[in-house]
Amino acid sequence: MRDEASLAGLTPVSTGVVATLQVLTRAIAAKAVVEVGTLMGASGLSFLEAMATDGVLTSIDVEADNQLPARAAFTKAGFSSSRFRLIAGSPIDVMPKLRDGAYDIVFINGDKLEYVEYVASALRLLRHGGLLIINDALWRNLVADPEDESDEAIIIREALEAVSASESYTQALLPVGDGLLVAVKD
Ligand SMILES: C[S@@+](CC[C@H](N)C(=O)[O-])C[C@H]1O[C@@H](n2cnc3c(N)ncnc32)[C@H](O)[C@@H]1O
Repeated sequence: MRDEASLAGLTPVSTGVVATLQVLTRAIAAKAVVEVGTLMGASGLSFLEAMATDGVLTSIDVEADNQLPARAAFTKAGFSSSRFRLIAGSPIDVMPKLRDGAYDIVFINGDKLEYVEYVASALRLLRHGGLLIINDALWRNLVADPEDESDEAIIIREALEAVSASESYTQALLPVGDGLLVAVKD
């Protein structure tokens, strides 16, 4: 049975996702990561641990309070504040203000109802060879169920279709957590 936080989508990424993020971060020697959805800092820590010592994480969350646990976790793990930038604000407003083509990874783990907008911004932010990573791409197996017409499933489908339809990406859907879409910007 899922608790309230889980039902609301307010849970940290799973251990399988943590491991996969670390593998991908190391594989491309990422130094600049944008994350949408800060919360406990589980995914954020994955990036900080796997990046080079001069790598910087930019993590955006609409709720400033939902960044407090992450800030505490990063500090406790020994990361200096120069290694992470926590931005409180709507990702839809903040992402367009970040620098074009300057990021190795954009990781999407925010409000499912905004995934389409996040995907649109990610294409601009990523450098060539950078990775778009979408968490919860199968969202409780509802995305693949044609009979499910929940808002979340419909919007995640649209976001995945936008990636598929784009000639800018080569992608793979990994059976990790609730589904992890990984797409490299060609
Ligand atoms: C799943 S949590 C992020 C987990 C984080 N990446 C981690 O590993 O600890 C999603 C974040 O997106 C933000 N958010 C904004 N709108 C949301 C919504 N409608 N549902 C779920 N999360 C939402 C929340 O503030 C929350 O911090």
